[in-house]
Amino acid sequence: MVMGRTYGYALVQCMLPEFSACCEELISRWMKSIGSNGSCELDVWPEIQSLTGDVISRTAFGSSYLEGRKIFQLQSEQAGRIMTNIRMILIPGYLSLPTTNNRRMYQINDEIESILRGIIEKRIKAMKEGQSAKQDLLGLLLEPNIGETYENGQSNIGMTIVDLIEECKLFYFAGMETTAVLLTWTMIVLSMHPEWQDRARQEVLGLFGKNKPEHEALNRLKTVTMILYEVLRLYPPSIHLSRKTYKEVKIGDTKYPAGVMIELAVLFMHHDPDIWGPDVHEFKPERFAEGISKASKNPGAFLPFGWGPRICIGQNFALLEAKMAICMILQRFEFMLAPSYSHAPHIVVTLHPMHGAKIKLGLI
Ligand code: HEM
Repeated sequence: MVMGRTYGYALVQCMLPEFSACCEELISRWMKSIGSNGSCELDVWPEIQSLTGDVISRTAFGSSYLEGRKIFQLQSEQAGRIMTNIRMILIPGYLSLPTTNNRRMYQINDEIESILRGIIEKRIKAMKEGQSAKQDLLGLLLEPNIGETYENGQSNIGMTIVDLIEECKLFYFAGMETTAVLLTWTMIVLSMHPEWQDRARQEVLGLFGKNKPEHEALNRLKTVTMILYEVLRLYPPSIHLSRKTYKEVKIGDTKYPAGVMIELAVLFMHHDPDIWGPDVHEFKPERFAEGISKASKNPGAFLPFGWGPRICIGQNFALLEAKMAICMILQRFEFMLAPSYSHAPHIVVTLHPMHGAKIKLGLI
């Protein structure tokens, strides 16, 4: 990845104004939904998906929310269709069959690529006409290449338009769903545990009052950070990690030849009583009071962002975005589960709430 292994703090800090602008839009939408009785009921799952999609659009591609919105709608549909096909895709050649689902999947892919191509080409043109590179993902990807020719879709230093499209697709997919999942489960869990909601709100109001959260103070949030870690433990957005052996390896007593796909079941590890203790299924943010390494018997057992050379490059970005959003929500609203809420985590590539997240919001 061009910019190094993770989005560094300095870069993420530059993106803070974008995070808070997107959160303000969400808050003002919710404020408008509040009725004369001072409360309203809404499904926060699609709302939060829009928020995180908006954040990715603005910070990663500098495009407007509307330009990017179509991409994440299409990617959500694609995720559902991948799940429909999940067993069949193991049959060699299955994806080439002209089934209705396969045809729609190819169509979605083409649509996403064409939107991204439009955004990229518009930016290349603007940069060639002398506009300075923006400090967003696309600007960072394009900057080293822009002096080179893109006329055949290829720059001298090797990044083609197709490479750029693939990077952008990955960022939309990796950055939007996962963070939406984290924020949605956080709202659900804090609705189930009002005592933790109160503790988090006290911390937030103590640090920021009703003012916009600042970067330095966001890094000092202790209770909110413990809550986010505990939500990531109980409801990891990516429930497993995949690796392929490139040479023979021995894990435990078993030898695996080269070319074997290995799945690490993160969800099971996060719910293993031998690692976390007999209260493993309970929501107890205090287990993270002294940091991740002291939270369990095995410091390597907490893997929401993966591990090793392929670890999530967006983890700083995601945690800061989640902190900003949850702080701004806590500053304005108290919330509880709506009577129609039904708890059913299920997998659509990431760990979704199957029936959404119906929540009753009240002004504080
Ligand atoms: C709560 C939010 C997030 C979670 C739980 C999450 C989780 C993960 C996981 C488990 C991986 C695979 C790591 C491995 O195989 O070891 C990954 C990879 C990745 N993530 Fe995230 N992610 C989140 C947010 C983001 C955001 C906001 C971005 C971008 C801004 C992002 C960009 C990426 C990219 C590009 C990769 C691929 C890295 C590679 O293969 O080298 N992620 N993420």
